[in-house]
Amino acid sequence: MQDRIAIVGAGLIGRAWAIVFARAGCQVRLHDADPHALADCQRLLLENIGDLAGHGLITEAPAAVLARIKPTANLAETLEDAALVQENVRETLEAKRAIFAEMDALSAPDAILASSTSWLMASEFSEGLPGRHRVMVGHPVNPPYLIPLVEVAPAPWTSDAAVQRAHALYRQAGQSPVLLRKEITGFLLNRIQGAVLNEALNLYAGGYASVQDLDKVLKDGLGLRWSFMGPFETIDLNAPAGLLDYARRYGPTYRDVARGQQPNDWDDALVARIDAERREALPATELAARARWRDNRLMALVAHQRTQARDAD
Ligand SMILES: NC(=O)C1=CN([C@@H]2O[C@H](COP(=O)(O)OP(=O)(O)OC[C@H]3O[C@@H](n4cnc5c(N)ncnc54)[C@H](O)[C@@H]3O)[C@@H](O)[C@H]2O)C=CC1
Ligand SMILES: O=C(O)[C@@H](O)C(=O)[C@H](O)[C@@H](O)CO
Repeated sequence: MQDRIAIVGAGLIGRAWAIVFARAGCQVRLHDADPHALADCQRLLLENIGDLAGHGLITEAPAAVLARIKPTANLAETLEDAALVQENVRETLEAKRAIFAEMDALSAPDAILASSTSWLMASEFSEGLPGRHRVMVGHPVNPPYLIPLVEVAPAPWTSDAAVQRAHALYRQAGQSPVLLRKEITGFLLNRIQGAVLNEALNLYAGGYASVQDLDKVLKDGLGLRWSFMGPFETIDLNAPAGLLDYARRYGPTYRDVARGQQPNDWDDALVARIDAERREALPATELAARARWRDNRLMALVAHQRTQARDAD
């Protein structure tokens, strides 16, 4: 890829996006309003890029990939000639509205403006913009240099051409874009993730299982199948005659169980009890090291899946 990419917000996700596009060959400008965030990013980027190279997930020398990422404190310089601007500032509607107004005014008219927002809809932060036809959500999953899904969620006024252009850029960078046909808060992944978390909170609150055992249900159960199949393909293979057969066998029970499932308030006392069990398992001082352990486990999984895919070809 020869496109120039602008990354606005050099935090956890912005830095990860910079790796995605630099790995694909793009010249990347990485901007942050906080000088400390910019000062830290070279070290943090090299750590992640070095780990990826260690797993064979980057074929170039880490320094060559890092050289394509230019941190800059100047927003206008960041946006100059960018084909795609990927926004990653804090998750508030006010912050999104403010930064998109700046980006719309400063970027080239044909640049795609995409937000990494986890929950907000593009129509909430782009309505009044002159260039709103090129604004959308491009929601990644942490970390996007390992988990390729990108949820492309256009506003009603986003042009089809802009959506197709964004889809192509994400694909060329090695991502796996999906398209939201209609806007909805939280898009697809966080709503599904939220449904799972909601039931886990309710089961914990009801005293049915510990935090550790509820985590095992995904780690040693559902997550294994879901690491290479989705929920519909999974159930399609769980009954002799496929999904319809599965629905006939188990649909009524899922329906009855669903009737008993309630939203969870995520109240402070419940979350504090869950956090206490997590802190007993992992002191807060070890969170960063454990996140790096997570990334390395994901790298090994992704490397293995790529080897299997190559062997299958
Ligand atoms: N953390 C995660 O797992 C994921 C986060 N996201 C979304 O990505 C966005 C960023 O999240 P994180 O990277 O986790 O946050 P973060 O707090 O690590 O990084 C945000 C960065 O934006 C900078 N910033 C804030 N306002 C700015 C401005 N006006 N101009 C330039 N820089 C500014 C901050 O200095 C900070 O470095 C949020 O919308 C979040 O919902 C999406 C997927 C996953
Ligand atoms: O889990 C993820 O990586 C993404 O779905 C996110 O947007 C955030 O981390 C999310 O969980 C917080 O809302």
